[in-house]
Amino acid sequence: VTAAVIVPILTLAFWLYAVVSRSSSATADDAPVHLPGSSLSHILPFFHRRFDFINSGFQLAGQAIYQFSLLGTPVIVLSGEAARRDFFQAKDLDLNAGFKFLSGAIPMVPGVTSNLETRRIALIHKRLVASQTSERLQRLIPLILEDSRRVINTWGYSGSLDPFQQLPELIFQTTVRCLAFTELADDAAKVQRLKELYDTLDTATTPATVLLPWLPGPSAVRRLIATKRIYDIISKTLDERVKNGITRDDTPQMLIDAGDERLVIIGVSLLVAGARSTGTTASWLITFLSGHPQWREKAAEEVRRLVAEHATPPHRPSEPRDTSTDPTTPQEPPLSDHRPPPLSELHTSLGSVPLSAWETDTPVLDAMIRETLRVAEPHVAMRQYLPPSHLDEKAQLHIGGKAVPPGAFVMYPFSDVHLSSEVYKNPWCWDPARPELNLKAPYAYVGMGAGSTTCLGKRLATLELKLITALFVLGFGDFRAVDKLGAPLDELPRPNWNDILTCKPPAGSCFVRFERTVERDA
Ligand code: HEM
Repeated sequence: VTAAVIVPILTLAFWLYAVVSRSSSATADDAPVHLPGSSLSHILPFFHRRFDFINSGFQLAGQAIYQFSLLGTPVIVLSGEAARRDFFQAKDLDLNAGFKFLSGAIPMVPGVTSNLETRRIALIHKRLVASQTSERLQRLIPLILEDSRRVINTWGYSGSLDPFQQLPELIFQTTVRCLAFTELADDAAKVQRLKELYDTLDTATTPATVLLPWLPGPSAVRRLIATKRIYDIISKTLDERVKNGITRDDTPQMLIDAGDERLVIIGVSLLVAGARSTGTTASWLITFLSGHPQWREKAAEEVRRLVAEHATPPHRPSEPRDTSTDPTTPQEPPLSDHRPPPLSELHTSLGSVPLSAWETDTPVLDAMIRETLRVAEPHVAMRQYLPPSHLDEKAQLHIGGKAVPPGAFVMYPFSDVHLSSEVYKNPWCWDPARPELNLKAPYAYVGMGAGSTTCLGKRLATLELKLITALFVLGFGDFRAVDKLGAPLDELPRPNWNDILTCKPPAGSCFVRFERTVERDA
């Protein structure tokens, strides 16, 4: 008992000492300015009000680049065009080391993921890319639509939904379908259980669990238990598949077939965790559409056209008929007059639109997704500068004219460019038609990453978002942003960039009232 009390106290004392006595080494001219105030209370907002912390840091420092200290390690925060360009082009900035130290939001199991080597991460990434070939994505389209139809059916014919809860649930289901075991995706109860466990990981991530991951506080214990349960569910599914000699057409099977069986458990858990941002984007995209009926109609028109031009009969709503021989044959009504088919038929007709059309012939959906990522993706890119050991010890990286010492962490908040009023006029306004979206300025848009680090799940995430949006705009005659009493909202809530994982507005501040265009499916 004594040790259980003394060890954490000593650790905390040591940590406080390290924080307070931040490196006071001689400051070179090109070193970033230190943020005044490095006590624990100054630094804590970095974890729970990151957007405010970063912005007030710029104000306090009075410079475009500053540094603060975490556990005695320098963390450099960047802003401005030059720093942005240098950051995205720099070599030897390690994303995984940065993410692991500063975020802690991925499941870590001692001895399993805690010391994930670069080599294993690279292999998981390679398999992720392989799981998104055109052929495979094409096969996933009907599966994503069928899962979505099943989930949407549980919402009923009309009512109100919480976009920040129900859309991530829907996306979680389709993500498990696309990246995890088919057996799991087919079991709604297990999908729900997994979702709860991943949510526990998110809520149990605290400053202590990030900075002192080995300290057995209550949050750390909750994280460990949740992580263990995630691994148990996945490893049991793997064991049963291998034991029964079953083969499925899914991502884990690709790892098994390639002889990477040991990677399956880690890979699947990391990929599912990594897909959280798709849920956040879906929540905001549908929320924005629910407050911008003109864009909802533009999206609906585009999807109707897509179906008319690319879907296979008999679900082609405006298939041209040969009326030349019979002048009495009524003319097809214009596309916009077509009543969409029931959800069951709608998902079949959307499912017969080929992948190439979804990927290359949807400019309106593309602009809406891009604009949603610009305004509602609270990402802060994090890296650690790890130069190869053969480099001169004194070798330093310069970003935006400031020196970055080896071992330092570097952060680039996406808000610096995406919410800059110099780059985007009226930056908080969601406007997919804004001309700045075609900006040629370096890295003016980084929503799916930039430079050497771009999103490896981009094709899949974008496809999922388009399919779900298509189901919404054709499957619901109307959907509107309302308050908790069902009254229309005068103004949509603003994405909360301090909520670094989901960007959610205050709970209960926004719902989406919907009414299906068509009868409920069986
Ligand atoms: C709308 C959804 C998504 C968004 C907005 C998004 C955004 C991003 C961004 C901005 C980066 C670069 C991070 C940085 O530079 O710090 C990134 C990297 C990455 N994303 Fe996504 N992502 C999404 C969905 C997914 C999905 C579904 C997966 C698949 C599981 C995925 C896997 C990855 C991986 C593995 C990387 C790291 C790439 C590397 O290390 O080079 N993402 N993503």
